[in-house]
Amino acid sequence: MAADEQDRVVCVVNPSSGVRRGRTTEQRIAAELPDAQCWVTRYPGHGIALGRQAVEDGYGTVVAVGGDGTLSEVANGMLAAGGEKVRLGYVPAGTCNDFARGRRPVAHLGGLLDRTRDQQTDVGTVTFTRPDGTRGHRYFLVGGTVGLISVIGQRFTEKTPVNRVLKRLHLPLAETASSLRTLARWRPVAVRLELDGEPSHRIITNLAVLKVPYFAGGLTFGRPRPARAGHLDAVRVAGVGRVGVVGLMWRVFRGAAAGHPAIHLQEVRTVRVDADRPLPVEVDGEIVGSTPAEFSVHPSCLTTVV
Ligand SMILES: Nc1ncnc2c1ncn2[C@@H]1O[C@H](COP(=O)(O)OP(=O)(O)OP(=O)(O)O)[C@@H](O)[C@H]1O
Repeated sequence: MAADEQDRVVCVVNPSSGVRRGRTTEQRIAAELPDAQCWVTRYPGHGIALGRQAVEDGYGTVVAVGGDGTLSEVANGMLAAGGEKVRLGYVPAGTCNDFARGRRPVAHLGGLLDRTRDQQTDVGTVTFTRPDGTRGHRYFLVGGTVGLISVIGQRFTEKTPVNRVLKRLHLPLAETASSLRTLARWRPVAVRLELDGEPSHRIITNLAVLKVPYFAGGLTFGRPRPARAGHLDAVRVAGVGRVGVVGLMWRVFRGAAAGHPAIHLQEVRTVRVDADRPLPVEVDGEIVGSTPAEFSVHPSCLTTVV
């Protein structure tokens, strides 16, 4: 790559990320990264196409501006185009921003060009079944879930009239309604689980496979640090009744989940999960498909800067 290509920067901005974000982030980019190109995503999934385009056009730094979903899409496009050597910057401007938690985002966006801030980052990879029955593949930077959290996520994304109205009225209200409707009918699920190839049959409430300690906007299962390099945290929440789930969610929301007897955390390299009735698979905040799903990790695959 020529020196001037290394210095070329493009920002991929999701205007729909976050809650009532206004245009402040775009204004910051114009003021603090005046030489950067600015591309705007126009539809869900567009970040993948733009991440790929940025690598093909020879940009040295691609800055994802939005939430974890936007970061994930841009990373997927870059990696699909063989852009492991291209730097991936991130400006957290979404709702949850779990990838950026625990890191100190730059005070001035020009800091994203400072190569001393670069970090080699593990990238998770997951395979799953697409709605058309074919197998799909995604890279992830935050994590994935199968079980209660992914079912709530699926209900939230359903394009029903009730959801449409609630989302227009108040986004957190729509999220709460999806959670309550799911919980009202929730039963623990039987899954076949393989952690590092070790098979077991489990009744679970939820399985999370995490690259960072946070999910759903700063919630944790009580683990203060990310999994070691080359590893993933597999967090299995055992099957508990509806009252148990509410109690557990309350502990998680209070940041007091550590040590709860239903939470089992194991650092692993691979996870496979399957169920008799396919369960939705959520990855970096998006429902991508359904089980069976296999998770693994590519160590130090991407250079990120936050
Ligand atoms: N122009 C657009 N209109 C509607 N949706 C879009 C557009 N561009 C991108 N998207 C989709 O918006 C989704 C959500 O974006 P993102 O995850 O960045 O924001 P968020 O949900 O607010 O943040 P977080 O994931 O941190 O909670 C992404 O899945 C992406 O596909």
